[in-house]
Amino acid sequence: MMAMEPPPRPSSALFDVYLRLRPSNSAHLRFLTVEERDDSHPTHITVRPLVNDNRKRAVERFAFTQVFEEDARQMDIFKGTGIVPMIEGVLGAPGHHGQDGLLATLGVTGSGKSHTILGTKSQRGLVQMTLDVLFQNCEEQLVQSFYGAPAFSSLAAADVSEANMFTASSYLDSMYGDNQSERFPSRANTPAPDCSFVSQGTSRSNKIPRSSTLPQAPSVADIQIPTDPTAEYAIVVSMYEVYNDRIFDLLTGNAMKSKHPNVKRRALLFKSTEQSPERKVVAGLTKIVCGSFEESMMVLETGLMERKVAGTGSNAVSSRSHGFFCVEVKKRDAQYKGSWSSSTLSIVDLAGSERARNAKTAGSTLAEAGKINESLMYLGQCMQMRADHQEGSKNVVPFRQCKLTELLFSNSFPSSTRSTQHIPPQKSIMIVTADAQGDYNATSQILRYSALAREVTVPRTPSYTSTLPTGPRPGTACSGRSTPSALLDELESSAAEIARLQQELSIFALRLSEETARRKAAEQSWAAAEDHMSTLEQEIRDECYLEMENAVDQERRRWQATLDNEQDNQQAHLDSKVDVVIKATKAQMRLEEPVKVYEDPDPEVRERNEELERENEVLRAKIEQLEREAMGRSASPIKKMRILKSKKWEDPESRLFGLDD
Ligand SMILES: Nc1ncnc2c1ncn2[C@@H]1O[C@H](COP(=O)(O)OP(=O)(O)OP(=O)(O)O)[C@@H](O)[C@H]1O
Repeated sequence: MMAMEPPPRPSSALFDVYLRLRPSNSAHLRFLTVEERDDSHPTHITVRPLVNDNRKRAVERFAFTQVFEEDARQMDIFKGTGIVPMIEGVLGAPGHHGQDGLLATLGVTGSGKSHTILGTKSQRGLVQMTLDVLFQNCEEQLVQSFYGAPAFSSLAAADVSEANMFTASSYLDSMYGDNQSERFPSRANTPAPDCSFVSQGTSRSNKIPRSSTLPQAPSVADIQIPTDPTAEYAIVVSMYEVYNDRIFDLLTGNAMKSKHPNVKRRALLFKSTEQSPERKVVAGLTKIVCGSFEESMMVLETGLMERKVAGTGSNAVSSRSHGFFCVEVKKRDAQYKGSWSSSTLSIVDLAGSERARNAKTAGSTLAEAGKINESLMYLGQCMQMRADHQEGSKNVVPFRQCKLTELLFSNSFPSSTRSTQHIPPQKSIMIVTADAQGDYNATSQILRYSALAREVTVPRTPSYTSTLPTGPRPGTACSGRSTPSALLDELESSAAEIARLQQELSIFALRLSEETARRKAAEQSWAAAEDHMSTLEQEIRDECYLEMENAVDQERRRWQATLDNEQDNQQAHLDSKVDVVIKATKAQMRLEEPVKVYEDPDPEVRERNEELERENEVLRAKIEQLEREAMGRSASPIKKMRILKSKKWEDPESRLFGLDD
């Protein structure tokens, strides 16, 4: 095996890559060994396929900037991975802009990414230590910012990302009320009991925790970094997550304020803004200006509450999203004030890659896993290209394939535009976490694309020559076709050829397994896309159905209204006709009265007439009474007619009234 020196990090390389091994609680055999070096820290590891692996895979050797063994503590990682110089870069040299920094953790689910970044109940993570170092060193030079202060207004006005900016005290008061922020006005020195706001699984109704309950170890009091003595600073914290390839603000407080934990969240865009036409930014984020380390801790804890975590078979509390914790350091001349320059340190807790089979995921969680694996596959491609880039190829890093890589890599390259030329490209550190006794396939796949260099060898095959008998074999010499030494030579060259072919074969087998893994990831994302499409189709169908139903309902109501109108018109028409008939009948009856006087002088007839007239009088009185009754019930003329008719049948006398059909 050839010696492989750790590659010096060329200026074109995107990351320094560190490997952190976690103490394993698995009973499996270790498949990874760290190569010890006498002179300095270990930089190489060897990954051997498991003994019971029947696929005869090659042994792989990987190089990293540095390898941290299982006993490495949080402080070893903080001091050993170049985070401190990165913070120094973000603060900027006197009179110069700061340099953006990116620190990300990558690894299989459960390998210790969140442990490294966010710590535990008793140990701080890299985020907390970074914030502590920043505040500890800049506290004297922090600008006073409260609502109405000119500094706060100028900070808000200088922000190029259309952010909603708050001071920490007003933000925390709006989240927890009762001037809770006054509970942490200064740096706390109280030793911490073993609990954390986040890890306690605090319910949404909980009050803000005391800062003394958060872990205080390891202390960073001994870490001194130089600041620009001519500058004043402001430290602005924001947090977001990339979930299913969409960006969500983690400081909106929706999860804290809403009674419904599944409240619908609005995705943010990564775009150019009016004030930042050349550099894309996450637009519309909530940004909090923090005046002390304790305030920044409370903001961090508030954001972590909102981060989506879902239990899977692989890890009880697994990060199902890529979490971004951003600390912006704003800087301006302390004497002449002037404009604020800004540089950002982003600390990223990437979601873990996992195999659906291992994680026992299903339904939406499987779709999440598909999205996570897809984004990590694109990240792998970018890192692979980076490695090729290093080797002199002109490959362009394809970082625009998904939100995650766009957010990670957009600021990694020197800008070509004049206005942003003075901004140096970001410095990036990747910490790969691994369990040497965990999932061999998933871990070796991540190591393959994240390592700075890789070398493939096959286990040494036993030499055929060493097992060959030295004397002539019976029958061989007598064959006359070949001498024993010629046969030996032939055998040796065949053995060498076999060894070469075996080596090639295992390299091909390795490539095949890589391709198979890629194909599986692609298939998974394809399946997730199909799932998404069928959900979309169902949603569209439901929408169309609802729209159609509404349209039909509207049409039915319109038609009913027309019909009612028509019936009313007909009724009115009939009513008016009946009125005319009644009036005509009454007039007729009134006309008939005088005729009776002169009609028949015959006494018998006269008597009869008089009798009839009396009867008529009685009937008219009855009719009038009935009409009054009918009017009293406000009946329509048609109803009046019906009443009259029914009266007629009840009272035989009414038959004399001339309204028979
Ligand atoms: N270096 C370590 N020392 C001690 N415990 C560790 C270490 N790394 C991880 N662990 C423990 O292993 C468990 C899983 O770790 P962690 O949650 O950090 O994994 P992860 O990679 O972030 O997983 P996921 O991607 O699913 O979120 C936790 O209980 C954590 O405390």
